[in-house]
Amino acid sequence: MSTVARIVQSHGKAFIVDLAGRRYVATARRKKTDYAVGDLVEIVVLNEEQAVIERAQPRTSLLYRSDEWREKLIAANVTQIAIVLAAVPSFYEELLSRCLVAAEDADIRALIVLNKADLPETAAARDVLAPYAALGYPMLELSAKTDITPLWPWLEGQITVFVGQSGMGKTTLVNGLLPEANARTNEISTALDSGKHTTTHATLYRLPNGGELIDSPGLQEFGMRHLRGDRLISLFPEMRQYAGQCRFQNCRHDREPSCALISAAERGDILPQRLQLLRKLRSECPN
Ligand SMILES: Nc1nc2c(ncn2[C@@H]2O[C@H](COP(=O)(O)OP(=O)(O)OP(=O)(O)O)[C@@H](O)[C@H]2O)c(=O)[nH]1
Ligand SMILES: [Zn+2]
Repeated sequence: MSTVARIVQSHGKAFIVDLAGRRYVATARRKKTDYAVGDLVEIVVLNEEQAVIERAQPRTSLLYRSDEWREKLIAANVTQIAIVLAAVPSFYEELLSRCLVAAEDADIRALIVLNKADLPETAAARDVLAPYAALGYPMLELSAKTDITPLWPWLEGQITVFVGQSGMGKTTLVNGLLPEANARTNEISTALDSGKHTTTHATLYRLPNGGELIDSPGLQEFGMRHLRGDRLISLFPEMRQYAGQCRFQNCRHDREPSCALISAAERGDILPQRLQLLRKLRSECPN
């Protein structure tokens, strides 16, 4: 008989599932079935420690990356993505934009967290980010090292996945949000990771003030080949209004005459680097 559990940790092929507070190491019944942290899955419990995943229940959202070779699920059923940035080391603006596009595609909220606000370099980062805040994406400055409390109201009642490049301070932030708890999860994960050099898992935690947090592995690239080319423009809030306004219906917004997006960029109504990303995504998408 199967019963519904929640995936709270992913190690690629093995998962930790939570069933009413009990944790099991679970693997998929069939090969090639992909599950993500946050998934509700039907499982069959084998013994005190192990279970088998039969299938996932329908998801309210799914974040994933894809390149030419494979798809990689990031998190399922989240309501929000928190993109952790810092002025030092410098962040990739394009990666931020890709996360925002992914949020639009998954129909979830996006929150930009500018960490290390104590550093003087933060002023310049704030300027780079201002246009994104102007697009309507909430932006929060804080210093994970000193005070994470500004984040609490944003996390309440949300299932938030934290993403960030290495070095942005995501670990410091997540540790600040989580008190001692979660030791058990970590014990199991240490056992599952033994023999590997790096831990590449994502983990879901319950927050003391309500809400849940998924810590994901550091993000360096965010391929989105799964996006449909004709849908791309709808994933850029500032460009939506120009949909269908180019002279050519199949405009690539590249060098075509009377392109509504090129005109908008020339007027300064859209950021050139956002238009550049739209083109790039379009050229990456096979469909
Ligand atoms: N000045 C300052 N430094 C911070 C802050 N938060 C984190 N750091 C530092 O930034 C560095 C990276 O922090 P981590 O929390 O390890 O960063 P991460 O994003 O998890 O990076 P990886 O562990 O490489 O994935 C560490 O040296 C932290 O001490 C902050 O608010 N202010
Ligand atoms: Zn165009």
